Amino acid sequence: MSKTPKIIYTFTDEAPALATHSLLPIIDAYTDAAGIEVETRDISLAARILSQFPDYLTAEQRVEDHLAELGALAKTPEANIIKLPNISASMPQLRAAIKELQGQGYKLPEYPDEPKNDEEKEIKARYDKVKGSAVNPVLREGNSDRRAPKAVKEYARKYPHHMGEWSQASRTHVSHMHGGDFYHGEKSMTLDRARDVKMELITKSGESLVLKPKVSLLEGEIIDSMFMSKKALCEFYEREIEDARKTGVMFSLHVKATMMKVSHPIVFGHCVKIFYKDAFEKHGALFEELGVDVNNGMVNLYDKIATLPESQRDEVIRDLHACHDQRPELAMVDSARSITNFHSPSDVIVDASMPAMIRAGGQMYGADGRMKDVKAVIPESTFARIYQEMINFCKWHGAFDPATMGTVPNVGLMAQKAEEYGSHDKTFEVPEDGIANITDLETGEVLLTQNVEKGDIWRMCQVKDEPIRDWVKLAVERCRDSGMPAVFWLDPYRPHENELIKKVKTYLQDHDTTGLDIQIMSQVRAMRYTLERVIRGLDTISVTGNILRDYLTDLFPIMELGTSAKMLSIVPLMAGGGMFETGAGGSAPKHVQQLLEENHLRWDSLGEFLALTASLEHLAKHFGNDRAALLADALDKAIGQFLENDKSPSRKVGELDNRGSHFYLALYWAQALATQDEDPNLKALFGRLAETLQANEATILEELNGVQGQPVDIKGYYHADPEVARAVMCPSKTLNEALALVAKG
Ligand SMILES: NC(=O)C1=CN([C@@H]2O[C@H](COP(=O)(O)OP(=O)(O)OC[C@H]3O[C@@H](n4cnc5c(N)ncnc54)[C@H](OP(=O)(O)O)[C@@H]3O)[C@@H](O)[C@H]2O)C=CC1
Ligand SMILES: O=C(O)CCC(=O)C(=O)O
Ligand SMILES: [Mg+2]
Repeated sequence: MSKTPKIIYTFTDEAPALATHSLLPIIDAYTDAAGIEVETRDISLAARILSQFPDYLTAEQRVEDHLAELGALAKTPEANIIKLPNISASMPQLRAAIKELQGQGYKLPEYPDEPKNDEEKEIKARYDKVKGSAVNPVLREGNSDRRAPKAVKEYARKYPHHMGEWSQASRTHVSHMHGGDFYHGEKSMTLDRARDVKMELITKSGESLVLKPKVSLLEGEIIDSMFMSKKALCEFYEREIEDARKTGVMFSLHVKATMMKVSHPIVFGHCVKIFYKDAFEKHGALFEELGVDVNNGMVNLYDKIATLPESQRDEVIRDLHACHDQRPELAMVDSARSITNFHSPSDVIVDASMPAMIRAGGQMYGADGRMKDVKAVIPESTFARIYQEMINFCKWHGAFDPATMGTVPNVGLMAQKAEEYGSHDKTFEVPEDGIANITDLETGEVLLTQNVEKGDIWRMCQVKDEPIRDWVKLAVERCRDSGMPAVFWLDPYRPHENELIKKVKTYLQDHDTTGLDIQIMSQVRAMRYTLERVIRGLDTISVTGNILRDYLTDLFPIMELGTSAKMLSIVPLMAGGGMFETGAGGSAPKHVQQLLEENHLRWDSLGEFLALTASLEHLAKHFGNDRAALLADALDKAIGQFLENDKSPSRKVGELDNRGSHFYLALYWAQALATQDEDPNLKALFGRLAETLQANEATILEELNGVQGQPVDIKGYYHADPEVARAVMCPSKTLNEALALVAKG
């Protein structure tokens, strides 16, 4: 038997980081007793920033680059990583984190918006490495398998969450571009051989501006060249804003500025500038001088004008407010605090925000705090249409019923920075009109060409052949193991997807698909087909590219389970290791707000429980570790009981929260270990613990719930004091002492 590798548990941000302070002592106690090593690595935004600037910090302040370490580990068969959601930082988040760290005595440099010299360029490059979706693409060295385990689905059926009502008269709809978006002009090809290429813009005067000097491509790789026309985008926004005003429906913009960290902030910024067109025309020179950049949200504008003399600032604010008279009502992120949809590009992230709106019966909050119908603007047509299809369906059939609806797991292509994940360093705002070419460096052959105009967003995406083969294999495996039909959501009219379809058809032949139902359908048909089955209680695997992997794994779980946090989310790493993500959602900033205000954390750690089970099973299966198998089996039983007894956290202060839910998991896990007979030592040890926990249930709950109702200060948001946060998250002396006894054996 080879030595069992360690489980690496990631420390991340916001709500999952808080939950970790409470859950990890439990995990440590149980795994230590079984001789399984669990170590943490800090990949929080704060740690990632600090790791980039050792030369600015004292020796005590320096931190290792844990993300780089895990990125390398993910490429080895020993990898066993439990990955919690982390902040994919927008600019406002990055700035806030830098400011907080500086306030704590870390002498980090300012973020240079417009670097003036080489030193500033270098600082900006280091910060930009940390920005946006900078963790997931590095760790996801495999494709994605996300599903609701049977017990979780049964729980959702037994305790269905609330769904808003849908009316056929709802005016809610999705608006997307019908031309000039990435879909429209996309060109794609599969490489006949390995090549080095460059991305260059040939200007009207014939000059070649090299935007990306070298991209090395492998044989069989698919590359795409696509652009979003600035003119078409701005006309689209103007038309839709006006349509919303005329028809009296609320306006809401949904993009993914975190994952598409270069293109979508620009897409976001154009919308803000058009909405506030009059104010931008009047104060354009001033905004330029101040360095206002609304790609980073209105919060950037408000920050910048804060430095102006009061009278001038008031005039700008008056003019901004005056724009609202000519414009439709804006959807709110937080109406009590007057935070609109335009405040920050990371406040409304399409994967989570669209399902939340659909779950609420097609409504979002308006400025008066009331729910209203909405025009959801999602410029990119490929992906927008799936939401419109679901909305059509809900208008026709009414809201989904979580007690009866089928399930839609996903097999998603994402390995090795597939598709949009790898496009960040190949995305450019075109500096002048010209021809955008992807050119073979050696032969000078132009592989893909586009006519572009100044301000267009031009990008190249790529997906390697090996990840595609692996994705097809995973789809076939899931189809066979689950007995569900699988649908590849691929549109033959989209050039990139047409290339994928050819490969899918070829690689399907490598597998025995006898008796399996595997189809390929364009997105809208796939959605319709899947939904027709969903309402009949039938299950269908969606097999998708990277963006739909992201969108569908929030969309369906949020309808089925109320949240995507309850998903089993496995990344079978291509090198043989495993990464186990904790659900399919994010780091839930609103939960932190509640904890700080009333010391109640509504974060549900079910995703962590499931990931830990899968991680232990991986150790058992691949390294023959019997104690890991035993722990996994007991944990699986404990989760079943946890769901059966409905011990998920409540949303209401004073009731069971995240910490209390962890207590119940610990109790059930100990009980399950106490009832097995394979390992007498563990049986005895956990038998004693189970008795102690059971006997002290009321005291522990009182200690956990009794602290609620008061604000707490954890001395930081992005970089809280770990000792203080741990004390807040572990307030039960009785539970802490019981766990400490396990450590003593
Ligand atoms: N894998 C990753 O690393 C991911 C990271 N992110 C990051 O997460 C941050 C927040 O993104 P956002 O778009 O708000 O999406 P989230 O999924 O974090 O949050 C949206 C809402 O979903 C519900 N929710 C999410 N997780 C849980 C949970 N474990 N238990 C209970 N409810 C949950 C909450 O609803 P309610 O408030 O009603 O309780 C929450 O407010 C961003 O910084 C983003 O970059 C986002 C997605 C994935
Ligand atoms: O990487 C990111 O920015 C977010 C990823 C995400 O939302 C997901 O994996 O579901
Ligand atoms: Mg997502």
